[in-house]
Amino acid sequence: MDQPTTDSSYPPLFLTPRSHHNPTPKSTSLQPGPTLQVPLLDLQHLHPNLLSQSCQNLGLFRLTNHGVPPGLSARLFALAKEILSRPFESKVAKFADGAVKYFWGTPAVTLSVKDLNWLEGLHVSLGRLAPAASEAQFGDFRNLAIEYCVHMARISRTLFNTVANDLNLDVEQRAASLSESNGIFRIYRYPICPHPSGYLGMEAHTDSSVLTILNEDDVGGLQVLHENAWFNVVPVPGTLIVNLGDLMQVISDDRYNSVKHRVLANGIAERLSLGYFVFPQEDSVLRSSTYRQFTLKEFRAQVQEDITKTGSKVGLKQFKIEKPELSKNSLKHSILPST
Ligand SMILES: O=C(O)CCC(=O)C(=O)O
Ligand SMILES: [Fe+2]
Repeated sequence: MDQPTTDSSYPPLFLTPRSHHNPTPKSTSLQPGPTLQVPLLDLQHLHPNLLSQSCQNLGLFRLTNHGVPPGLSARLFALAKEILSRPFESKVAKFADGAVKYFWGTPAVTLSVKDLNWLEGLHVSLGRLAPAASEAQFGDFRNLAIEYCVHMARISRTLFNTVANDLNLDVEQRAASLSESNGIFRIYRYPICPHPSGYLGMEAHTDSSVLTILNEDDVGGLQVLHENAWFNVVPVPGTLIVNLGDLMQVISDDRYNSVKHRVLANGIAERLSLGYFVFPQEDSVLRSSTYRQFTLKEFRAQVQEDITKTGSKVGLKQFKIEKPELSKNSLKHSILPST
């Protein structure tokens, strides 16, 4: 007989014995996949061509020499572990509202997605965290999150300026496309899952951001969809993973790729990760020749509406300009009459 997990910090639904879970098997592709060769970029000697190629091919790369002090990451991971190990009810009560929100079972924070995601975390709206949030409520976490996110903003800006050259963005587009003060920071815990083949830690998705910077512990589980197959991204201590989001795909007129990724559930070990997501300002208009003009506010509203209606994010398809297909007749007309 299966033993229930007894960790009182876990959301109650994650504690039920294995035999009480009856999930639909996700797919055979949940078998551990092959390892992805992730391009490695050195932030201090950033190679614009390599960056451009990584953005076009995979939409994801690994960053070394990024300047985030190892001690800062270590302190943040330790604090994230400590906070998320508190009793479930106290997390619900303490982070119910405001700049820092507790969520579990869904990466969408405010809305239920179709399937239960085997994760929990804190969602931090950076613009609201500093300086209004009270010291007493967030204490060290607030200070560490701010210190860490200053580094994330610096890294995003450096990467963005380099790709902006590659994309020939004008001054107006550069200003409209990135607003560090509108960033989001999240800490994730992927609890031990009694039925890992039936669940995902985080379902397959593309990020809505311009850029996302991930910092993970050594457990692993992140996978990336490449050429229709899922590949493992193996953790490398001291490095960061950067992936492009939907809005970068728009800004680049589809030259760059907002990469689909997911996190596997794990039956043996918990996993912790830190995610930083950078966006434009809510009302900045994004212009592109392949998508109709829209603002981040409109994009978010569409994503929420799609999740409410279908349980999943539809994403950029909703904004794509349909190119009229050439009809058979128009094709005929384009063929020169034979002489
Ligand atoms: O935890 C991770 O490694 C991935 C998280 C992720 O994909 C996201 O937050 O969008
Ligand atoms: Fe993601």
